[in-house]
Amino acid sequence: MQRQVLKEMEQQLQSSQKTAAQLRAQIMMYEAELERAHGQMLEEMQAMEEEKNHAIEEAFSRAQVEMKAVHENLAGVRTNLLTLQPALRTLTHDYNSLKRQVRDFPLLLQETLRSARAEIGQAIEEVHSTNRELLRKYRRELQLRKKCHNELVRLKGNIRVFGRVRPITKEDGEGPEATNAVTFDADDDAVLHLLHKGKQVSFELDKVFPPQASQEEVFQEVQALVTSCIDGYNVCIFAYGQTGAGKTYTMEGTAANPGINQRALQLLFSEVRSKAADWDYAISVSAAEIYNEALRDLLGKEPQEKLEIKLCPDGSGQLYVPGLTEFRVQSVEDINKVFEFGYVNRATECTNLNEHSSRSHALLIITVRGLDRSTGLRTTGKLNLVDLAGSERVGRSGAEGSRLREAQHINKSLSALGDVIYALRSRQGHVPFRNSKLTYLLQDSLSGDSKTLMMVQVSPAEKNTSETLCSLKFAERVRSVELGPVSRKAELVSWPSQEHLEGDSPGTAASPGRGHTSSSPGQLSGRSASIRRKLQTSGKLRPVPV
Ligand SMILES: Nc1ncnc2c1ncn2[C@@H]1O[C@H](COP(=O)(O)OP(=O)(O)OP(=O)(O)O)[C@@H](O)[C@H]1O
Repeated sequence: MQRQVLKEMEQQLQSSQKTAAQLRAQIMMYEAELERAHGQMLEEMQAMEEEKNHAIEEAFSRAQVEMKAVHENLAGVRTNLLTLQPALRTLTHDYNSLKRQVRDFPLLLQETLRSARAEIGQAIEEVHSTNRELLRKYRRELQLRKKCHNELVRLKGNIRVFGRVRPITKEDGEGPEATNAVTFDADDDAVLHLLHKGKQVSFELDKVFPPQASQEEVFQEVQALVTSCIDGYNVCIFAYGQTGAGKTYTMEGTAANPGINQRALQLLFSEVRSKAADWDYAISVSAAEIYNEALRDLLGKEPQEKLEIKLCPDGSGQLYVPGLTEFRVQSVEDINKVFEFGYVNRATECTNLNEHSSRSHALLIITVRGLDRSTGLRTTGKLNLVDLAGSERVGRSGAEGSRLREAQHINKSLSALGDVIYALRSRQGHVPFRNSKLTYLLQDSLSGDSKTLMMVQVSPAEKNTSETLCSLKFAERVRSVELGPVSRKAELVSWPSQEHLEGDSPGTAASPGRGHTSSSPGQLSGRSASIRRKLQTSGKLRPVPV
C-alpha cells in the first residue's frame, strides 16, 4: 500500500516534472516572444521618436515662417495704425460736428423754411403784381384796339358795298339780248360801266368783282370781316340782286366751289384752333328763312311754324327768337350736316324750291362765343350771312295774287333794309329797324360798332340791264350816304320804298348828287377814271374807302 502510494507519488512527480518542463519551455517561448515584441516596440518607439522630431521640426519651421508673416503683418498694422490715427481723429471730429449739426438741424430747417417762405411769398407777390400790371396793360390794349377799331370804322364807314358780276350763262340765251353790257375799269377795281339803252352809266362801289373772279378771291376780301366776329363784333353780309344774278352762288356756292358761308365757317374753325392755347370758343349756327314777312326756323323740328322776335326778358334790350334752333358745330362735317338738314327742311316746305328761294331771305346766323381763360373776358360775336330775296320789280310786271303779295313783301323788306342802312350811315336818331322782320331780326348786328357788307350781284346780260341798273343804284346809294355832321342830315332825301329804285332813266342816274355819271360808249375811259376824284371833292358825297 505504501509502495502503491509511493508509486503514485512518483508518477505524480514525474508528471509534475513534465508539466514543469513544458511550462519552462513555454516560459522561454514567451520570453523570446516578449523580447522580440520589446525590440519591435523599441524600433517603433524609435521611429515614432524620429517622426515626432521631424514633425516638431517641420512645425517649428512652419511656425517660424508664419511668425515672420505675422510679424510683417503686425508691422503693417502698426504702420496703418499710425496713419489711421489722424484719420480717426478727423473722423471723430467730423462725427462730433455732424452730431452738433444734426442736433441743430431742426432749428436750422425751421429758420431756412421761414426765410424760404418769406422769399416765395415775396416772389408770388411780385408775380401777382406783374400779372395785375400785365392784365391792366392787356385790358388797356384791348380797349385801345376796340377804340382804334371804332375809329377806323368811323373813318371808313362800317357799311361797305361790293359788286359782283356773274358770267354770261346758257340761261341768258343767245342773240343781242345775251350780249355783255358790263365793262370794267382797268385802273380802278371799284368802278364798273353799264351800257343801258345806248348810254354808258358808270358806278363806283368799294370793290367790283368781274365775272372771272373766283370764290376764293371774293372770300379773301371778306375774311377780315368774318374773323372780326371772333373778337366779339357783329357782322352782316348780304347778297343783294335780281333773281339769277348769283346771290346763292356767292353765299352758298357749289360743293366743288363753296361760297362765303362754308368758307367763313372753315376760317372760323381754323382761327379758333390757332387761339386755343388762351381761349375757349364755341361756334354755333342757326338757319332761318323770311318769306312773306314770316320767320321760320330751317333747323327746327317744326319748320312750318312761324317764329316771333322778342325782347329778352332780362331787360338788356337785346332781341331773341324763342324756339330758334342753335346747333353747336365743331367740324366741317357738322356744318355739312347742318346745311343738308336746312336744305331738306326748306325743300319739303315748298313745291318749287328755286322759285321759293328767290322770293325768301335765307339767313345763316353764326354765333362765336369766346372765353379768355387767363382774364375771364367773355366775347360774343355774330356773323349773319344773308341771301336776300330777288330784287326784281315783279310789282311792275302786272303780277297778281300770291306773286303780287310776295313781291310786295320783298319790296317792303328790301326798302326797309335800305332805310335802315341809310339811317345808320347818316347817323339818324331813329333807325326804323321794326319796319321789317329782316331788319328787326338783325337789329343787334346792324347797329353800334357792327359791320355790314352788301354784296350786290348783277347779271351782265343786255336783257337784264334795267334790273342791273336798279341794283347798282341801290348799291351806290347805300354806299354814298353822307357821314357828315348832324346838321347836314336835313339834306338827305328819305327812302320811302323799294319803288324809288325803279327809276331807270340814265338821266336820273347821272345826277351828281346820286354819285352816277353817264356817258356815251365813246367817252367811257376818260370819265370813269375821274369818278372817284369827283365823288371825293363833291360837297355831298364821301366815298367809303376800302
Ligand atoms: N360767279 C359765278 N360764276 C359762275 N357761275 C355763276 C356765278 N354766279 C352765278 N352763277 C350761276 O348763275 C346761275 C344763277 O345763280 P344763282 O342761283 O346763285 O342766282 P341767285 O341770285 O341766287 O338766284 P335766286 O334769286 O333765284 O336764288 C347759277 O347757275 C349759278 O351757278
